[in-house]
Amino acid sequence: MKEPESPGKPVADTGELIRFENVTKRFGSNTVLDRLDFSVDAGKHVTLIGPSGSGKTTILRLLMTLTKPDEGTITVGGQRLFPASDKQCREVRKNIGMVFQQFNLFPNMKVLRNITEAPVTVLGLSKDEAEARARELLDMVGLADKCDAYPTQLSGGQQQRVAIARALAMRPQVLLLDEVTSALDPELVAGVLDLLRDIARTTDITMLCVTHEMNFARDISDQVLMFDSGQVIESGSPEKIFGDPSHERTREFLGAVI
Ligand SMILES: Nc1ncnc2c1ncn2[C@@H]1O[C@H](COP(=O)(O)OP(=O)(O)OP(=O)(O)O)[C@@H](O)[C@H]1O
Repeated sequence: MKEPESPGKPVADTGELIRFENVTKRFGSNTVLDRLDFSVDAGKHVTLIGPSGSGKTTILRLLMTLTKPDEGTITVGGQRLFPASDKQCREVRKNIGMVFQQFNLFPNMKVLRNITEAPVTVLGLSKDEAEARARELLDMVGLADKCDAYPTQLSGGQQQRVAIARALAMRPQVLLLDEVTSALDPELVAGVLDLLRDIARTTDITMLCVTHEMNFARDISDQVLMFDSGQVIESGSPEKIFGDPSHERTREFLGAVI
């Protein structure tokens, strides 16, 4: 794989980039996040773990403004995402890219257009600039020859590589990864995880990752956050969380998944 030309925006320092303060999110009577507080420093790779339904995906969806909290404050780079005007939300959102479990590519667009669409429409890049950027990223993810393919002509692993290239094409400061290998055939998982390991190693992008791939989490994470009952119940280095967890719930969870 070619080394990417730093898709993440340069980060001035390694201070705090993302902050959730007292965030509560309910779906009807189900309180999914309960006065949640946590922060992520710029350039760090943070993995969210916890039982099914503990709200991990909801946290990523809040950052993508796909859903709104009921209470609390979310800031990214010192700018409020909530509460904030729609205009401010859109500005903050430009710095955040997400890769979904189900790829979510535009089926009616060729691969190249899938990647150039947002840089042209959202960032205002010229078609030529966006295409040059897209080709560089396709080269990086090993799909330089697939510019003219439609997503349905690609394997799941290839589609997920395109989705990763599409997220990076916006040169976001933050990359959100939501169980990105869960929908892949087992033989395709390792290739996608290796690509993400390379991105984590060679760029300064901040990563927030929900995964059930604990070896991957151990490899890439600077910090692991364990969620339960709508809160972070334990956080620490992967060595600490996977090797010597303090909380009984963390031990139970890891005992069940590893
Ligand atoms: N749009 C929605 N409407 C109603 N309930 C929802 C909605 N989205 C999520 N939930 C509920 O919120 C809770 C948290 O869901 P979320 O997907 O964030 O959990 P998770 O920790 O990512 O789980 P998993 O590991 O299984 O993916 C679950 O109980 C889920 O059913």
